[in-house]
Amino acid sequence: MTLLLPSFPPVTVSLLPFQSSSGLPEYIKIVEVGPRDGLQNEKVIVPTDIKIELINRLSKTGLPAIEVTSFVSSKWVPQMADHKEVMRGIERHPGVQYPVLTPNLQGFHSAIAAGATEVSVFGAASESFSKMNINCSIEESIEKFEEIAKSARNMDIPVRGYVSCALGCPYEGNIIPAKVAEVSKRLYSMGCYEISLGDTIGVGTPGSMKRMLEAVMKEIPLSALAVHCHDTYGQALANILTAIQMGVAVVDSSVAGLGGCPYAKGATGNVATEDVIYMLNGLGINTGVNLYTVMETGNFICTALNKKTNSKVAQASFNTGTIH
Ligand SMILES: CC(C)(COP(=O)([O-])OP(=O)([O-])OC[C@H]1O[C@@H](n2cnc3c(N)ncnc32)[C@H](O)[C@@H]1OP(=O)([O-])[O-])[C@@H](O)C(=O)NCCC(=O)NCCSC(=O)C[C@@](C)(O)CC(=O)[O-]
Repeated sequence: MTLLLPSFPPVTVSLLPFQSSSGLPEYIKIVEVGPRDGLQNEKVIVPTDIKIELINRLSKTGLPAIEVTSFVSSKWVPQMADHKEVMRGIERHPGVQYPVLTPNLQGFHSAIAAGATEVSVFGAASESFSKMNINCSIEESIEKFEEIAKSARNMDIPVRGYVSCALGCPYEGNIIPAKVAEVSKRLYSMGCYEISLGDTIGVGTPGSMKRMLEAVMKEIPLSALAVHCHDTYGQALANILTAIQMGVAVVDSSVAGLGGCPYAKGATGNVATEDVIYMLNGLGINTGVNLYTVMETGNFICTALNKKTNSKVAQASFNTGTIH
């Protein structure tokens, strides 16, 4: 973007995150969502001490942000009913952010009382999904988020904003990029420091990701955007690569590719953190995260859940006994 400042020569203000000569960001921040987005969808209630151990292990991998839990109704998402105990039980590492999801003021106040120092509001670009997920329209959700943003501002609590269904909705199908841009702008305008664009059901392709980002980037600085890709159609890494080629420098992912959304039937887990790090390592992009310790953590949670990892990198490494 070029800003013309009066009585000075034209000054180009770069709103791009710091880029290398390849045109890709030099550093990508990974936001680990496994303990929340991953575990919220498990059929069997995961014991609280396993959740705490998972987060404590993730904290030692170099990840800069770990989404801990959700302060939502336990009638809606029983898997997150132990939010207070998890929030209070984890060891916090300096320099690591520990955001939690809060849909309304009630959730916000419980989160703060349990020691949360960062929250995320979660809206959608689809009316039907908003109704199914948080039982209100997009407009009503924005009013609730504004109340959270106001209280958070008074308490110096950073707020992140999600826009679900950015590339498609389980109830409405296609979602137009202009709607994603509109909801993103409203969240950004109320003070969300970052907008995470969710391909909730993993139907996006590099083509739809590009069109959606082009629309959103007209409204919001690139440095305030993140992508959150589920891998239902096997497109997540390609979609993330498209986003980082466009300058996005924050990527959400889930250890072992755990997860899905309880209100998006059939959606599989997020892209695996291991697979994102492997790709970024190969591109020479710094994440500060140790792939090996993330794989060990993935192994820990998969053993505890008695399931196979969804990370292709972890599968290949365990099968061949090597990491490339
Ligand atoms: C939002 C509500 C609470 C509205 O639910 P509601 O029923 O409309 O709420 P209400 O205000 O009418 O209150 C009804 C009851 O809920 C309680 N309640 C009210 N608020 C809270 C709260 N914050 N925490 C705990 N309890 C709460 C409230 O106290 C009351 O309890 P009762 O008197 O019946 O015993 C409900 O719809 C809900 O909890 N939904 C869960 C949504 C959710 O967690 N979805 C999954 C996460 S979103 C996602 O995965 C997508 C994302 C973020 O990953 C990005 C992507 O992939 O796209």
